[in-house]
Amino acid sequence: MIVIRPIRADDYAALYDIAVESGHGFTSLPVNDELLMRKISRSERSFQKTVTTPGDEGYLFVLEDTETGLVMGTSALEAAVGLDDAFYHYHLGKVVHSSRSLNVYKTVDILTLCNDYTGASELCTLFLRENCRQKNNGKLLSKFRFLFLKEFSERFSDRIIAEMRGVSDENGNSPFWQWLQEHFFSVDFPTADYLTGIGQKVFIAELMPKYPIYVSLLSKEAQAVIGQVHGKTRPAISLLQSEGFSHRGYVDIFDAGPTVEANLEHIRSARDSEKRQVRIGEVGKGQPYMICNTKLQSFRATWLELAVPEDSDEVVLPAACAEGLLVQAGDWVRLTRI
Ligand SMILES: CC(C)(COP(=O)(O)OP(=O)(O)OC[C@H]1O[C@@H](n2cnc3c(N)ncnc32)[C@H](O)[C@@H]1OP(=O)(O)O)[C@@H](O)C(=O)NCCC(=O)NCCSC(=O)CCC(=O)O
Repeated sequence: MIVIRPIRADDYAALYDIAVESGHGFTSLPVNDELLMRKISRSERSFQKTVTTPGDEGYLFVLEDTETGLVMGTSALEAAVGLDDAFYHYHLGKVVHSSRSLNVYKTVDILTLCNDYTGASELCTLFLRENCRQKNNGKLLSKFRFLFLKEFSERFSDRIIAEMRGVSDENGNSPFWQWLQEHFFSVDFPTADYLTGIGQKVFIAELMPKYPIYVSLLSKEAQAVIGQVHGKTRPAISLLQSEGFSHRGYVDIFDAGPTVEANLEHIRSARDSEKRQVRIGEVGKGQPYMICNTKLQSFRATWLELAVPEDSDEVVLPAACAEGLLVQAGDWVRLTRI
């Protein structure tokens, strides 16, 4: 059975392999032993913590094939970004240069450094190993987080964001960063990205251009990638767009990848999910659903085909599925169509 569960200390080797596989530009999983171990222990502490308002919690999950024990991928939620170090974006806006007397009217795009997403909750660290990218695995790994957000909403902000990986080549070079590097930094993109991933972000505040940048002054290559995602990240953004996420002009300060956002109440899988009580039995032909238990530390989620009658508060689960979800007859689960 395919199951989502909180990460544990003994997943370290798998997490390291995933950090290596995910490659350049995947900021949240740098190849660094100490940092990866810290990520696991921080997540374990977050699941144990009593929380009434979102703070410095980070919840890291893995997708596991329970028959083989293979960890197939990761995904995560940050409770609130930018509360103990600044969380930067560029916002793509417009200024108008106009002169009535000369009959000139020009709209110019500008990038302005900001901390507008401070306090938002963040979806991050979504990575499914290449040979596991089949059936509904990727969808489950991205979208079960909306069931978790809805079930434990007191632990998160109403505003949910995701920073999508921007354009870089196979050597990790980003055309946007190339321009910044030439004019403001002497650090290459993989190094800057790595330093951010391990939490050493002071250099951003020290060296980043503080005044708005006229987009037309950037190189053509840099202009072309503003708000564009990395080719490998198209499925990830497509999954979020299908849930109602949209791009409001905020881009990453390193690779100019788009940040997308949605309010929890408008996210399809959270909004349409419902709670039902478990009955164990045989399941007839049905539709694909994702389903989770309502436990925090023993959180489990999966997807399967279910027949879910409208006029009932119950859902019938096969015994093996109930076992995988750590639920028994009479327990509550949350589910929605996947
Ligand atoms: C994102 C996942 C997990 C998705 O898994 P799969 O590729 O198996 O998913 P899938 O079901 O085949 O595709 C998901 C949806 O994307 C569509 N799709 C596939 N390829 C596409 C393309 N080139 N352009 C546009 N849409 C595309 C599919 O039709 C499907 O939509 P329909 O259902 O409509 O048919 C994986 O691709 C992956 O690990 N990618 C590499 C890592 C990565 O870039 N991660 C994101 C970093 S950014 C991040 O982590 C923050 C964001 C976050 O955490 O969510």
